[in-house]
Amino acid sequence: MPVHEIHHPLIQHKIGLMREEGISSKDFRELASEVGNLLTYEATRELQTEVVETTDWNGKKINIQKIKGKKITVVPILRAGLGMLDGVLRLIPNAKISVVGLYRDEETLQPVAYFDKVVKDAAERTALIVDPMLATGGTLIATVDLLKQKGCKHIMGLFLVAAPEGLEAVQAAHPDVDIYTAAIDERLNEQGYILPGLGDAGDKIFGTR
Ligand SMILES: O=P(O)(O)OC[C@H]1O[C@H](OP(=O)(O)OP(=O)(O)O)[C@H](O)[C@@H]1O
Ligand SMILES: O=c1cc[nH]c(=O)[nH]1
Ligand SMILES: [Mg+2]
Repeated sequence: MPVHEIHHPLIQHKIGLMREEGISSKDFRELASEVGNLLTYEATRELQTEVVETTDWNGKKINIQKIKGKKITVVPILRAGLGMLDGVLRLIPNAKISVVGLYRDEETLQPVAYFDKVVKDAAERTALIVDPMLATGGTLIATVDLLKQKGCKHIMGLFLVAAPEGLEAVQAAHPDVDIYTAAIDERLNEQGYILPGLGDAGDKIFGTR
């Protein structure tokens, strides 16, 4: 599983702001979307293009590059993944969206699935999972299990912050998934929160703190 920690200065700056105490939901949401946008730029670097003939402004035949094949389904994980979604879609506006709902049980830290609506042709698309936090890795592993059951063969994930413990668990379960993250932090605390982390990303995005 290739893990890409993106060291771009804009990403580092914005993640730093997200860590500050007392950040408003408005600012947190805007930054989640902006970092989601920048991570999408990095994660789509390897997409293949093909030459397509078209007519230019002058009536001349020219060749241009277009993204090849069936393209992408973006997979936001409810709730917090919605906070990054518009930033992702600004770069790939034609992507189909496959929504998956899971929450982490506070006691057991196990993911509990409550919704999924995956596009019919998911097997022919690259799946781009979007979630701010990769903590124990349980939520991501359950999401990849589901997408593979639906036939997905190429799966990537975008995360604002990832914990080493979660990356290791995902590596063991799904070594073929590409992870893009703005930061690999130090560790999980006893409640399964990432340190230093961002706190509860869903609560900050939706104002339910
Ligand atoms: O790697 P894990 O240990 O599984 O934890 C990560 C998950 O926890 C958070 O969601 P949460 O369960 O808080 O749901 P929410 O988005 O509704 O707040 C986060 O957005 C991930 O989906
Ligand atoms: O640190 C964490 C871990 C899981 N979910 C969050 O929102 N934050
Ligand atoms: Mg939450």
